[in-house]
Amino acid sequence: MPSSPRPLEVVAVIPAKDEEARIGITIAALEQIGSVGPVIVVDDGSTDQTAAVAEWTGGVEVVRHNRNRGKAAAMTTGAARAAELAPGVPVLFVDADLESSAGNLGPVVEPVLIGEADMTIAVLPPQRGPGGGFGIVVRTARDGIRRLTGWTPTQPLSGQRCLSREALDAALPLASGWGVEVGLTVDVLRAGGRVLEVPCELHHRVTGRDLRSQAHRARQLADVTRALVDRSGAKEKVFARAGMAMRGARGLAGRGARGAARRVTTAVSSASRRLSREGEDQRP
Ligand SMILES: O=c1ccn([C@@H]2O[C@H](COP(=O)(O)OP(=O)(O)O[C@H]3O[C@H](CO)[C@@H](O)[C@H](O)[C@H]3O)[C@@H](O)[C@H]2O)c(=O)[nH]1
Ligand SMILES: O=C(O)[C@H](O)COP(=O)(O)O
Repeated sequence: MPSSPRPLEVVAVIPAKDEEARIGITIAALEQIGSVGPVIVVDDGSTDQTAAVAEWTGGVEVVRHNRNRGKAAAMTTGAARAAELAPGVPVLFVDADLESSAGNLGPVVEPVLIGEADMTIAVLPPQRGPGGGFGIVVRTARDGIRRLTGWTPTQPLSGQRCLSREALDAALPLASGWGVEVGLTVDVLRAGGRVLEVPCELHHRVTGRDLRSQAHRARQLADVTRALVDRSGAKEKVFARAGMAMRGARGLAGRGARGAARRVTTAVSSASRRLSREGEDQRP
């Protein structure tokens, strides 16, 4: 992966949705890291005072989505603004809910600044509160990344990442929604980037056990699966099978089983259209 002259600092991008209670502390904590330059908060259609609190805290640029578009879209907006503000400079993605622990992100930045890694991923210690997951999303993401790249991440969903601009550009357009981390890892590795996991003393709001939390996990699982499928060539196989089935059905129609064949053809082509629409919807 080509690299430009060594930068001295990174741009921090904070995707934030309804984080009024945490965003101020997270921003203030980032000020403790000397190598963090501009800070961009992307308010992803919050319904609370996230943007106002960020502006009031000061020292940041706030970009707003007027409706909620998901974490990956907020990261994409932040990455685009970072490229305008500080071209060629690495980007540090920081979740808004890290609060004071965001001040510990220095070790995640360092390897990218000294050219030792193209992307670093923070590995978090056991969290203060108990999580309510079953490990399904994490296992799916970890196994999928290993299958596609041969590399096994410890915490495949960790969103605290620093990327050289070249590595970030290699992963654009980002995978959508909660598939963004899996997409970043696979795309950067496939582009020949060096990915490094860095233990880091970070704490965030853990996802609990209630219904809302499990619904969040279901969305994570769907997005992670989609990011993996998009990168595995499986979709192409589905299209190829749909095409084969259509040709088979046309053959049947030629041999007289017209009604049945027409129904099969219609079903297959509408499934194929739906798949292709889904593919287009993912492109930003
Ligand atoms: O529509 C949304 C939802 C969330 N966020 C922000 O994204 C970050 C992460 O969201 P969070 O609710 O904390 O998600 P978790 O499930 O707790 O996050 C874990 O899993 C995610 C991947 O599924 C990673 O992105 C996170 O880094 C990782 O901590 C936070 O800053 C949110 O404010 C948005 O910008 N837009
Ligand atoms: O709580 C978590 O760690 C994430 O939501 C992932 O859930 P999981 O434990 O089901 O993989």
